[in-house]
Amino acid sequence: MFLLILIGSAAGYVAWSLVCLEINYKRASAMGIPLVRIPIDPLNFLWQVVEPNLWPALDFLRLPLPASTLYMRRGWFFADKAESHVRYGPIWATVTPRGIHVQVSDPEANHAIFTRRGDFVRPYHTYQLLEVYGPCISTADNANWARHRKVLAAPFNENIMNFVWNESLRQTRQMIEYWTTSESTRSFIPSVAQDTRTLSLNVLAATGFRRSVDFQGSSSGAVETEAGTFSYRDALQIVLDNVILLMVVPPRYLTNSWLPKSLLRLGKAAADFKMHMVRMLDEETSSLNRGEKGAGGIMTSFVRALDAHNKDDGSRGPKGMSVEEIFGNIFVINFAGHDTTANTLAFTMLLLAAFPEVQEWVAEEVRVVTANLDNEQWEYATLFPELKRCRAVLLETLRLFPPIMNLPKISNEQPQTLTVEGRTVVVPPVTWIYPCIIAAQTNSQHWPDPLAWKPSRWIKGGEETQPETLITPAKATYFPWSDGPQNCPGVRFSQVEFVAVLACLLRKHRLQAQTLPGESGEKLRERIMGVVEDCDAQMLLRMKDPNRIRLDCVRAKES
Ligand code: HEM
Repeated sequence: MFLLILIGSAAGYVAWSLVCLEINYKRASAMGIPLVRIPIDPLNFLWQVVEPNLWPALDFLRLPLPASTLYMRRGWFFADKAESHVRYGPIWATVTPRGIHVQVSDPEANHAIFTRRGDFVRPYHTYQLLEVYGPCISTADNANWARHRKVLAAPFNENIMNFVWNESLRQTRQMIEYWTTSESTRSFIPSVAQDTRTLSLNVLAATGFRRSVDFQGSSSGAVETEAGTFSYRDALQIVLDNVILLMVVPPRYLTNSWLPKSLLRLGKAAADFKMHMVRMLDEETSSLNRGEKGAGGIMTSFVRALDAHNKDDGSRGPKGMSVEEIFGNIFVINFAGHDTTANTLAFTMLLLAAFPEVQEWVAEEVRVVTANLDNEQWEYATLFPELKRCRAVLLETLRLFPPIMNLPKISNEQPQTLTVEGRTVVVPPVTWIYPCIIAAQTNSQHWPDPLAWKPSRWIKGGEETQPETLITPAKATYFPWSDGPQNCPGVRFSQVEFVAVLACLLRKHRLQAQTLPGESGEKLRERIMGVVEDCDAQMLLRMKDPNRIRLDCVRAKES
């Protein structure tokens, strides 16, 4: 009987799904764009849980699945690049029983989507899981978003960039020291990707929240202090390493003594991180109350916002930021700023090892720009603008490996028009629409030889009379930091950090990949690229196992 009910329910669900699929297909047909039916919506929660383990099994069985099942895989954009957009055109849609997902790579349409943020709304309600410590910019509705953004954007100024630069140099020098002298890196660097994560976290902690620590290589782990608490940095590292779990299980449920040790450790780190935030807020508030300048940086901006919030009589909507919102935003800045930059650095380290000639090309610039300068003379204001090849490496890595590959939006309650190649498309109300970063950035119309990693494509000039300059891509053909008013506030931060790391590393050192017995240079490059291309996208795009390539950091011959 039970089995019958189960089979009946499943059959009913399938039938209902098919009806919904056809209703949505009819609705989508009105747009007059190519449509692809897929039977399960990628946003279906159960599917999201099952899917990562299902595909390896199906792939192993080599079942002849329809080509459209590609769009049911998480992170399909990476494997697809611009292929589907070449096949179907610059705007097309997948239709599922749950809804319509419009995919866009047309520059004009994408530009319109980014600028009309009231018409194409960020799906903030789907980001609620990010509220691990409180409401934040990513979960704010359209009415509250500008209030969050004003407070958050203010401290990302040139003073802070100077600090980012200096701290990134300090961390990189320590990382090189670890890579070249530590006992644990004698045969090879155990985990370059882990080390770039550490570096990026240390820069973020020091810059934003004035919690400066020395670099520690991947061979040493987080430790509790004598008082039994994790440091700010270690607590944050553990929290970010387990962020998916924390989004599903709130930290307060991770304190029961019957839980396994690993979960209790996570619960402790999550609680300690909150304690550090409370302490930072108290310290900063007291110092501002004493009439002092405060530590500067993001916390100072937050305390001023808290002051505005407390003085607000609520008559004209909320002002400033509440304590919960401050904690929520501290978390989200760390979340958004950490792995994005760290993953980009990790991709770059392997790509540089695959292309030693690019290392020499960048090193040539670094040598010229920093000639006769001691470490203390590496100044942000003079060096950063000159290190164009370093920036070109960042831009090219983000072109092919953007941490966020598409940017979901939802049309509001009204039908919205978009112009695509001179034709008007009417997007139905409340429809998912995705400006597709990776498709736009790998489209051969705008990017010749689009799949090749060639940092030099970003540089023009360089002849005797004309200094080298960076090219500006055509509008909305390149947007790894998003575009329009809701773009990434950390653009400059990540650029400054990246350029400092790369210049400091290549000034006197090179990365070398260890060859296998009998392996030629060409085969080694192919093997590295195999690892670089073997990615997943649980949260952000990242290599599945970068440690498969053994890297050494060696002194450059002419340094
Ligand atoms: C290579 C590095 C980075 C890339 C590629 C990147 C990319 C992005 C993208 C695409 C978005 C928009 C997401 C959306 O619309 O849903 C975003 C938002 C954001 N990023 Fe970044 N980011 C990077 C580094 C950083 C850094 C270093 C920070 C902070 C220190 C940061 C802080 C943020 C914040 C707070 C938001 C949310 C902004 C808002 O909602 O208005 N990002 N980032």
